[in-house]
Amino acid sequence: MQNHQFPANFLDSLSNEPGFDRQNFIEAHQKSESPTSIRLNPFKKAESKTGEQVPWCAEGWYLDTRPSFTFDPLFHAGAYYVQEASSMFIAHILKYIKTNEPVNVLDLCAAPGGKSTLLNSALTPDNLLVANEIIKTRVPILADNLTRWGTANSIVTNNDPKDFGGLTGFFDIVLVDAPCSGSGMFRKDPEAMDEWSPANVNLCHQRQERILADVYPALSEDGYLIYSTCSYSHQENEDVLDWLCSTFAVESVRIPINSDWGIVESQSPEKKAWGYRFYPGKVKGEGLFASVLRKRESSGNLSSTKSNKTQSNKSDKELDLIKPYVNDPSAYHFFKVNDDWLAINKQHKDSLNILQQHLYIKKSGVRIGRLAGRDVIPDHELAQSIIINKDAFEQTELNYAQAIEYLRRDNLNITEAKKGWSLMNFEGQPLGWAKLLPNRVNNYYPKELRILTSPRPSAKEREL
Ligand SMILES: C[S@@+](CC[C@H](N)C(=O)[O-])C[C@H]1O[C@@H](n2cnc3c(N)ncnc32)[C@H](O)[C@@H]1O
Repeated sequence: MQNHQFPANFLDSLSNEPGFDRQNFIEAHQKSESPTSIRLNPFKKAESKTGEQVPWCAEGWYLDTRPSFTFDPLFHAGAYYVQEASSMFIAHILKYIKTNEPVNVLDLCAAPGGKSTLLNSALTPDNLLVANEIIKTRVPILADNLTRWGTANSIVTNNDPKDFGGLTGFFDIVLVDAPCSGSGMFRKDPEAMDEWSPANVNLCHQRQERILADVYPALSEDGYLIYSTCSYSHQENEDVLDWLCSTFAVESVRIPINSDWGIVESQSPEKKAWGYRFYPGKVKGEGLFASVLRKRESSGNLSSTKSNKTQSNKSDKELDLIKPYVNDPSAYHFFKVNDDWLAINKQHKDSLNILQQHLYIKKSGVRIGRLAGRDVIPDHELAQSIIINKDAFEQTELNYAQAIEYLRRDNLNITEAKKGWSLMNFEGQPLGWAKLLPNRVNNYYPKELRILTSPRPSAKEREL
């Protein structure tokens, strides 16, 4: 925070916020750094961690130092996601609202995908996750992060919240991690202070209500709405809860918390709806507000036309070539988008058809690859997925230096007797594909994902 000061009126505007301790808050911003934390991918299990666990999330861990994640191949393999600890509270909420019944889950404001990968971690394949992002340029990072996570039960869309209005009652859990004035990120990203003003808080409040009103019809009766922001301002938090409770038939859900965690439980002034406030200095994490409401009114019926598309015999023959690349192919619905074959957990076939009628789908399930004659050209998504049948391919284990070369999309000096498509693995985790030819190796790591920067020289190297 060195060159930044809190914006005028900011601290005063928080003086009546539940649990706000001005001195403690100032000190946390001036004297302590944002802790670094990661959340492990339960489907990849590449890392086992010891050290300090994030108290409200079994897969969340604090790191003692901030390594260069760009130069960790396991980061690119999707073994973990770098996420600030307070945000992981959504995992704790899910423990109280998710039953064994399969659910459709919507993450409405999803990019870059921190909470989508978190939601996905808690969902077995019979649950569907739709991760939506309104801003087109932010969709690729969301899709890439879900590709790294590797599951076949998620769909990425690029829509305005109002486009979900027609999906009446489709979702059992809707997370609105709303765009906000961002004060909760001031310690981590002091530049955010330059954007803050009471007028912007007001604008955010209006936009938050609009987003919630737009998506509300898509929530099922008895479904759960999780509302979160990274703002401390009551206009964006408790006031929004009061507005929701007075506009719709919803009831507030209280989430048990451990008093040692330092989370402040608040209640909205009018409707007494529960909220959970995170202040740096009180918790080991950044600013967050989270709350849960349950819908207690009917949502009406979803109307949709069933698509009767059947695959031709030609496609059946292609499928016979594609299926061996996936473990347990009977668990998946295979379908084609242009020339590419994709697979989604088969429980979601009808949902996919319905969603296609309402939304712009940017990614669904796992892209397996395309056929060139009788050969398959495997897709990067398949390499990073947890559904791949690795035995169907050659596998090349890379050492650290080779893994970085591969991720830079450099020429690889690998002398291998094996030929053909090979998974390029680091510590057993696939990073992507290469094609082994008699006298060279073609690097198929996606160009747009390659590492562009150089590692920072170590202290020792700087001295030389
Ligand atoms: C707080 S961020 C989401 C962070 C994300 N949930 C995560 O955990 O990685 C809010 C997101 O809402 C999106 N957004 C901005 N305006 C919006 C609007 N009017 N409707 C819906 N989403 C919007 C932003 O592009 C941004 O990606």
